[in-house]
Amino acid sequence: MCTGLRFTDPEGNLYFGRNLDVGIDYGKKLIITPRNYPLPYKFLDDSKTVKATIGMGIVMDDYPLYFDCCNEDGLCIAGLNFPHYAQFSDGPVDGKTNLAPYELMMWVTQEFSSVAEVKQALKNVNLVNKALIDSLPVAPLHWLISDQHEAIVLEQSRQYGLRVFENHLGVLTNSPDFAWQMTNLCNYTGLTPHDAKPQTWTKQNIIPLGVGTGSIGLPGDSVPASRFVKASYLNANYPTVEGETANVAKFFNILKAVAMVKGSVVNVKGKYEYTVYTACYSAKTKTYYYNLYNDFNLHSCQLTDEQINSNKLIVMDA
Ligand SMILES: C[C@H](CCC(=O)NCCS(=O)(=O)O)[C@H]1CC[C@H]2[C@@H]3[C@H](O)C[C@@H]4C[C@H](O)CC[C@]4(C)[C@H]3C[C@H](O)[C@]12C
Repeated sequence: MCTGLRFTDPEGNLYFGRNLDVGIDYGKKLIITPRNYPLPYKFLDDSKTVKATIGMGIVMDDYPLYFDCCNEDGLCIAGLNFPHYAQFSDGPVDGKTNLAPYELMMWVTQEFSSVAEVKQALKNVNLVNKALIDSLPVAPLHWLISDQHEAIVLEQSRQYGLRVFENHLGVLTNSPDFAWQMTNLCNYTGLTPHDAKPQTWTKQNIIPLGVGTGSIGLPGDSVPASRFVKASYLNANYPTVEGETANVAKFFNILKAVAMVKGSVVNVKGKYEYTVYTACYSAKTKTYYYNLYNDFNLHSCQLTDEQINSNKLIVMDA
């Protein structure tokens, strides 16, 4: 399971990140791709990076395979599992901008500075079923893409092809598709942070006892639909707060509420699903914050001018 999240503070600064929930640790690293790094593409001409990018991922064949990342202009993208739905074409399609799914993150962060630009370019994109190396599986993902102004979801499925959704909630989880999650959300319009009202049923007075009666029915289980509703409800109702410390705390507090605790879910491989890390990028200070399942210290890495202008990948143990 995974949950992606974004919101802005009262000044419009973006906070973006995710829970990465899996049964194994992929050996994640904190990776900074500087400007001027030579990037091999499968379907586009090789090029040098132009925007420094920071995020979590692994490096393979000198290629940064990000799980989530943000560029120096504050454009961010996270990949979340989209099993049973994600489908990519067998080969490139003539006349399209063909990309392998693993290339999407670098294409977005290198070519663009805003979601508006990405939306325009996505009109001609086709995702091709190709991994970086043939021995790697192609991850069946969909993506949350955001800047300080807006967020979108990108999905490519057998039934609908490539679709882009406006995402006003700032939340993404897993399957089924985003349109389904939005319809399902309509079942929860009764939820309110305020206490339920007293009622009289067949002459019997019933009064709400204690706090939280307005949100009875807020899901607490781990399926993607439940995490989608819960994270959306919390993101919508969490008060706006001032300053980086309080906004980063807000981010981690919301994601903590949909995090996976070992033992609650055993996946098909017999492994405990757990929140391997939680990350939040602050676009204002260009800082990537994260904590780990067994380490609640708040780690952070701020993009420096030196890193931005280096020409080597900077790979740090997370
Ligand atoms: C498993 C991760 C997503 C976690 C998630 O959404 N879990 C939900 C489970 S469920 O739906 O609810 O069942 C995804 C996110 C990013 C993925 C990785 C990135 O795409 C980078 C490479 C891409 C390669 O093709 C495969 C390995 C890989 C290193 C991917 C492994 C794995 O699929 C990752 C780590």
